[in-house]
Amino acid sequence: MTHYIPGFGNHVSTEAVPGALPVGRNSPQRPAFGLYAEQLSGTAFTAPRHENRRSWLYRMRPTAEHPAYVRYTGAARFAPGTSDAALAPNRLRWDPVADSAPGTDLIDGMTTMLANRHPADLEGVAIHLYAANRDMESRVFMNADGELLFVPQDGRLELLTELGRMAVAPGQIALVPRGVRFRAVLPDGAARGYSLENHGALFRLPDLGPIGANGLANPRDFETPVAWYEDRDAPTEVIQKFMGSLWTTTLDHSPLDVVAWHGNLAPWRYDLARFNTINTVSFDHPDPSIFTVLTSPSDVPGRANADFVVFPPRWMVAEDTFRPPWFHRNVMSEAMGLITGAYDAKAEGFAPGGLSLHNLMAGHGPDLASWQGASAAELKPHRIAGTMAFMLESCWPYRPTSYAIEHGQPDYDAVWADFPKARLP
Ligand SMILES: O=C(O)Cc1cc(O)ccc1O
Ligand SMILES: [Fe+2]
Repeated sequence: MTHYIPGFGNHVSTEAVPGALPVGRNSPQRPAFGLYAEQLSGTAFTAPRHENRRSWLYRMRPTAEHPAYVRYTGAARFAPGTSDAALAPNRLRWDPVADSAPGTDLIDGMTTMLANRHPADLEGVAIHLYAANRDMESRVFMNADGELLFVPQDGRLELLTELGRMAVAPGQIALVPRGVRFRAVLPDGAARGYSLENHGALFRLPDLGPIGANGLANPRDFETPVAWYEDRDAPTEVIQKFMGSLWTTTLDHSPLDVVAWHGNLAPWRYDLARFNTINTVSFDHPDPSIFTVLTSPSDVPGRANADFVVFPPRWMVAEDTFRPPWFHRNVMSEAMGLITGAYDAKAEGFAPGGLSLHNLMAGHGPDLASWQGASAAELKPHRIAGTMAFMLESCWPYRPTSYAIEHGQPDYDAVWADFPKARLP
């Protein structure tokens, strides 16, 4: 049983071996037991205090001790880059990716679908789908290109990170900060889901404005694992994603050897069932920003580099209202996934594990069947149950990878065909 520390962005102190964590200083002349002190930054040294995120790690060997990285040639569909060709304004949708070949771990089982900035810009996001059926045993992964938000859709993940172990089931999400090495084991033998990569400002909880001091995702429901380490002197491959390419090197030991750490840059998990959903009790369908779990701001106030938004089970009670999402054209770009159930704007074709893309100014909204149903429905209080969709909304238009372009559903536009014309008096 792993233990977790509740709270978002807290300053945590944790040690797996009593006495491993220095008291009163970060870098003593001789850390306990011959451990090595290492600072891991998530923000610039000079970031304002309320933004500043870093942790101090006390490890059995320094990270600096490693051979040169060479290009990794596995994981052909992971981080291939997107083309510079003209980006079509078309709406796109994808079925879940096919099962991976037996023996595929989380890293080799990644398929990058969408990306919208180069990692070197330190802005933008990428969306990967994973389908894995093998534990990472003697290798670990590290993403220098951004933090990774895991959204399991089928099968649990156990993420063994440098800073502790997290069990993550579908319905929960988990974040691994930029640079933190980890390996994933699959308690159910196989796992599928989404991995959302954020190159930009670190995900944080949104401001609540007039909602007040409580609501949406509450900080106490985020859980950070306590320190944990493995003392393993055996060859361990480190695969690193750096500036959009994959690289590999091999150590003679596991780098998951952090015995103690303190700081406020740390992995966490969160159960989406804890999301305090707020919605209208009068009329109209509010903007989906009421469902924001996490936001990564851009340099423009109010315009997110990325918002992670969920569409949870909820009561729909609005009077004289078309209750599902309205027709709209958005200056932001919308990528959506589905964890379970059905999404109220799409009657068919948007399956759990699937993905859709509506880039900026693409007209979209309810498909014909959802529009017909909601236009005719009796407006009793109605509970939307057993569903969890999510959106990664970004100010940067998404580019599909060539795999994504080749594997889209053939005629997504048809879901908006044949709407009856309005009849004027
Ligand atoms: O397009 C979508 O399905 C996502 C979405 C949902 C909603 O409730 C309002 C706007 C919006 O973009
Ligand atoms: Fe939308």
